[in-house]
Amino acid sequence: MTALLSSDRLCVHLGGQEVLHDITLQVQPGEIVTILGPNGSGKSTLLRALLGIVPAWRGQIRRAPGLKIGYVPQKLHIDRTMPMTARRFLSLPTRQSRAATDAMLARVGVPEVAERPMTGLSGGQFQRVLLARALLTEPELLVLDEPTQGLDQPGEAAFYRLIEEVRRDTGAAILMVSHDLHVVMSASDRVICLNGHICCEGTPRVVSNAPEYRALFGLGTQGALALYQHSHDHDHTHDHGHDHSHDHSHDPEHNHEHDHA
Ligand SMILES: Nc1ncnc2c1ncn2[C@@H]1O[C@H](COP(=O)(O)OP(=O)(O)OP(=O)(O)O)[C@@H](O)[C@H]1O
Repeated sequence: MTALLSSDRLCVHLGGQEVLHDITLQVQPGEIVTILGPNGSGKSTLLRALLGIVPAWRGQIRRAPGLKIGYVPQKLHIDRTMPMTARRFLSLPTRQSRAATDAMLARVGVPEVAERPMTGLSGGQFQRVLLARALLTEPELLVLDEPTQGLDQPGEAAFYRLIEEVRRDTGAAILMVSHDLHVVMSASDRVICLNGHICCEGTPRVVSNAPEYRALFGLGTQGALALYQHSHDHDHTHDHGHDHSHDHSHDPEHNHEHDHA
């Protein structure tokens, strides 16, 4: 399978420091990949480098030709002096029809906010509107930087369920960043544990048992992870069709163990 997005030995320097070292990864069509790591481990920088916002110091990044990416950044500043409704926000920068914005707000579960000012939305509503805006571009790859920031745990769980629905309905791959250890595991096919370099990667089960991961996050997380661990005894649809066969050619459980923690 051809990767939508990949990096090969990517290094990034910021402010004279090496922030990312030798990052080699791939995102395959229809995959949900989560980058997990402590504060300052380079998660946002990695997304920004993969998107071409931050330059690579060394190494290569490849995107599939014509790849459509929907990006939800970690922070989005809304000018409080310029009230803007959710509908208007969804029409920036590309104008959208009323029908399209209504349908998308309903799709992400907040049909009631169309005429409300963005500055008056709750954290969960705001995140869903950001997701709606990214989805309006019909991305093949959705890139989310800490999409559940500020949400309570039920809100987080609901958001990740929505992400799984988006993948199921559109076939989009999802690359997201989190420093949460809990709910995010349940929604991911693959987790990449980052601390300036890739410490370990694999299915949530593999990563949560990896010594590199445990060294970063401590042993006490295991109970919480077990609670939320996603059952992978079923198949996901990884393409736009309805064939539920799961291509495990990229399954890191079989071929992606890293040993340079
Ligand atoms: N523009 C910049 N100039 C210099 N250093 C930077 C710049 N942006 C980020 N850094 C540094 O790069 C490192 C990684 O930052 P990054 O924001 O990617 O981490 P993160 O894992 O996303 O953190 P968090 O979980 O806190 O959001 C940090 O040490 C940060 O201080």
